[in-house]
Parts: sequence; structure tokens; C-alpha cells
Amino acid sequence: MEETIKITVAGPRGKMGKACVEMVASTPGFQLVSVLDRINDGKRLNEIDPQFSRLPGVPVFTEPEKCLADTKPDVFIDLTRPEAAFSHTRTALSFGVRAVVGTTGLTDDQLAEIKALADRNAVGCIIAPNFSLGAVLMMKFARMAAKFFPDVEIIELHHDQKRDAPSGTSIQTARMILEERGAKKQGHPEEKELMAGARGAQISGIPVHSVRLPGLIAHQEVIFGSRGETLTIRHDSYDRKSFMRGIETAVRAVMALDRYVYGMENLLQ
Ligand SMILES: NC(=O)C1=CN([C@@H]2O[C@H](COP(=O)(O)OP(=O)(O)OC[C@H]3O[C@@H](n4cnc5c(N)ncnc54)[C@H](OP(=O)(O)O)[C@@H]3O)[C@@H](O)[C@H]2O)C=CC1
Ligand SMILES: O=C(O)C1=N[C@H](C(=O)O)C[C@H](O)C1
Repeated sequence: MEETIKITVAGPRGKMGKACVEMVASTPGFQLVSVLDRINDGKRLNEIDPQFSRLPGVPVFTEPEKCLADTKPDVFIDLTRPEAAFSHTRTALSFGVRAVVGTTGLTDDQLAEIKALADRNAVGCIIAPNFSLGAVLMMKFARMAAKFFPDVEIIELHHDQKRDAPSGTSIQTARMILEERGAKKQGHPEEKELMAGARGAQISGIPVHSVRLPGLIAHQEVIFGSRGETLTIRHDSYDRKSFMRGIETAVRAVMALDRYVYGMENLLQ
């Protein structure tokens, strides 16, 4: 029989954290041993949200070190904010606790520091800007298409409570496209932006446009253009449950890892 995987979730009052707590609590072989919150130290999970009334015994911590030392998880999942995620993940890896990080907005320098720590300590760490299978396939299909359609723009659309722009998924999509076609200037060589931002953010020549509206969850279009045709690859998350299968996969995968992996596309070969 497989051993139970003990898990801590950081960000349990957040949109993703709530969905993740539900997933962990209802997945056979997973045990939620603690949650790490910004507030509510010393309380129980059922006291901070009635949604979790059936999980009365789960302790809430605000100090990562105490949380990890007292409850000894096998895997630490972070779904918070970039600065918190950076600090939490370094702490987890220093404690020898494997990490699965979904929080977006970490800088390249922060990611490099986390990678160095995970690899040096030989502790598994998976960071993914998008855990949904459809989004990972969208990124892979976009990389394939770029070989034949080098001109591309990305439109990412999210709920209006999202703090980071452009989204982690759109940045990773652009980077995967760049692996195939390299950096290049698109559009007219003398193009001028009459209003700042009109042509979006530029990732090595790929324009990325961010839309934030109530009613949306997480959506992205990758539009390729060529003579007389366009190809649009679109993905839509209509429910945060779409990310949970990937987090479950990442938790199982990180148990067998002794190094850093960025992106679910590197696990789903
Ligand atoms: N990889 C993926 O597949 C996905 C990634 N994301 C990313 O996940 C992150 C969370 O998204 P979402 O749930 O929508 O955001 P929310 O704002 O709904 O939730 C973030 C939560 O983190 C809490 N938090 C902030 N600082 C700390 C801290 N130091 N310790 C513990 N908790 C803290 C916040 O508490 P408070 O409000 O009190 O500050 C809040 O409850 C974002 O970076 C988002 O981009 C989202 C969807 C999918
Ligand atoms: O904040 C969100 O909601 C999401 N964030 C991730 C990102 O920045 O790409 C993943 C998904 O798009 C939802």
C-alpha cells in the first residue's frame, strides 16, 4: 500500500487555496496536516471558514518555521503572493520539505535562488505557472505552431482580482514559443505607439495583452498570423477545479524528485 502524503497548504483563505484544501482533503492518500495563513495563528481551519467545518482538527499557523517543525509535512503547497511564496519556499526547502508552488509573479532571480537551493539540498521542488492540463497543452501546441507561424500575439484574460500582469502562463507561453522561433521584431519596422501600452508588453518581440474583468476566471488566446490565414489556440478555465488535477499530479511527482522543475510541461512528456 502507498504511504500517506502529508501536506501543508499556504493561502487557505484564497481562491486557489480553498480549492486546494478541498482537493487535498478529498484525495485518497493525501492528508492535510496544517495550513499556513497570513493571520489566524493558533486557530483551527474550521474556525476560519465555515466551508471547512468538516475539517475540525487542522491547525492554522502564521510562522512557516513553526508550521513545518510542528506538523512535519512531506509536501508544502504555496498559493499565496510572490514575496510570501519566495520566503515560504526557501524555508520549506531548507527544512527538507518538498515544495509545489503555483503562485505566479516571482522574479527570475527569485526562481534562480529557489532552484539553487532545491538542487543543492536535493529536495524536490515543482513551480508551475499553470497546473491545468488544457493550459499546458495550449503552451505545447503554441510551441509546435511557432515553427510554421513565427508571427504571434498573446491575449490573456483574467478575473479583476488578479494582481500580476502579464500572467505567469502568458510569460511561459512566450518563452516556449521563443525556444522554437527566437527573438524577432514583428509588425511594421516603423510602427509607433501613439498611446503607451497600445501594443502590449513585449517579451522578446512577442506582444502580450492583459485583460482584467469581473466574470472571467483564467483564459488565453495565442494568435498566429501568416499570409491569408490565422491560427488561434485558446484555453479557458471556467472553474478553479481545472488546476487541481495538476496540483495532485505535482504532489505525487515531487515525492520522487530531488531537484527543481519549472513548468508542468516538463512532467507531462
Ligand atoms: N499555477 C496555477 O495553476 C495557478 C496559479 N494561480 C496563482 O496563485 C496565486 C493565488 O491566487 P488566488 O488564490 O486567486 O489569490 P487570492 O488573493 O484569492 O489568495 C491569496 C491568498 O494568499 C494569502 N496570503 C498572502 N500573504 C500570505 C502569507 N504571507 N502567508 C499565507 N497566506 C498569505 C492571502 O491572504 P490575505 O488576503 O489576507 O492577504 C490570500 O488569502 C496567485 O499568484 C495566482 O496567480 C492562480 C490560479 C492557478
Ligand atoms: O491568478 C490567476 O487566477 C491565475 N494565475 C496563473 C497565471 O498567472 O498564469 C494561472 C492561471 O492563469 C490563473
